[in-house]
Amino acid sequence: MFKDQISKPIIELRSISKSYGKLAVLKEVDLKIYQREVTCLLGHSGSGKTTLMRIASSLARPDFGQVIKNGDPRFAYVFQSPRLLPWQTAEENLLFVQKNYGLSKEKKLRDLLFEIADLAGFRKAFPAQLSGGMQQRLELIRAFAVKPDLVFLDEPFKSLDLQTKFNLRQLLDVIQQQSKTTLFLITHDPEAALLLADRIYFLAKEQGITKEIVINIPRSSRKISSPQISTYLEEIIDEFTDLVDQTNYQLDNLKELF
Ligand SMILES: Nc1ncnc2c1ncn2[C@@H]1O[C@H](COP(=O)(O)OP(=O)(O)OP(=O)(O)O)[C@@H](O)[C@H]1O
Repeated sequence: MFKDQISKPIIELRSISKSYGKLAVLKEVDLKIYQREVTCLLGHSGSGKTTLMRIASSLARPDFGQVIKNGDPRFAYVFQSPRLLPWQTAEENLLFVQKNYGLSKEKKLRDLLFEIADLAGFRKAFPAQLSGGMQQRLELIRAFAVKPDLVFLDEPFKSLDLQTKFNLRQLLDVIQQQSKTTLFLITHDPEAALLLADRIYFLAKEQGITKEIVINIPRSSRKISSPQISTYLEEIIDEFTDLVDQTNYQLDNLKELF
């Protein structure tokens, strides 16, 4: 594909397998994260998405398989609940991570990030003085404050109300469009994946990647109601439905018990 030719993988996972004791979670998973792309990972609960992300980002090791990195990329993380330092102000939280990379003099970057996230008036506030949505926005800009090559986001929109989710998704979109930072996003939300992703992978427990969708529509002109996006949405729903079908026998057992 043309896109694949101009962009090269920043991370490539080859035949990754991982078990926890007797529980085989990942089985021969192949996946590529391309530079400057937004890659989304979808899959049912317990399919091993977080495990795969931890392996891709070197937080965990696979039992078998290879993780091939292009150079020495700088990683940043965004988790579903903010992991801010409660005893530091919003600005100190950014400074803290910047210091690790000798970036504490990057005030202009901090100014811009606070501005974009609509948090300019809260730089001196402590996390407990911010709402949940504001904390999540702070967590997001903290990841970008270190000028990362790749940001791993593990369900950053989970447990957020609709408006907050929408704002956060837009914020992520704006920062990524401007910085062209590579993103790897785990989400349960097909709508978020369709509006943000260049590439979507489906992970099924013990089956590896069962589907890969490349979305060749510019992000700025995507609308969830447009016919092209609806077609992709149908593909996603079909994939999820297949996964649910596999559990039907359990439902039959349940019926017998009632
Ligand atoms: N450290 C661990 N020790 C033992 N089992 C684990 C560990 N981490 C994950 N598991 C198990 O591995 C399986 C996959 O977990 P993982 O969190 O990777 O899935 P997931 O797709 O991210 O799930 P969800 O969407 O529900 O967050 C689960 O059955 C989980 O209980």
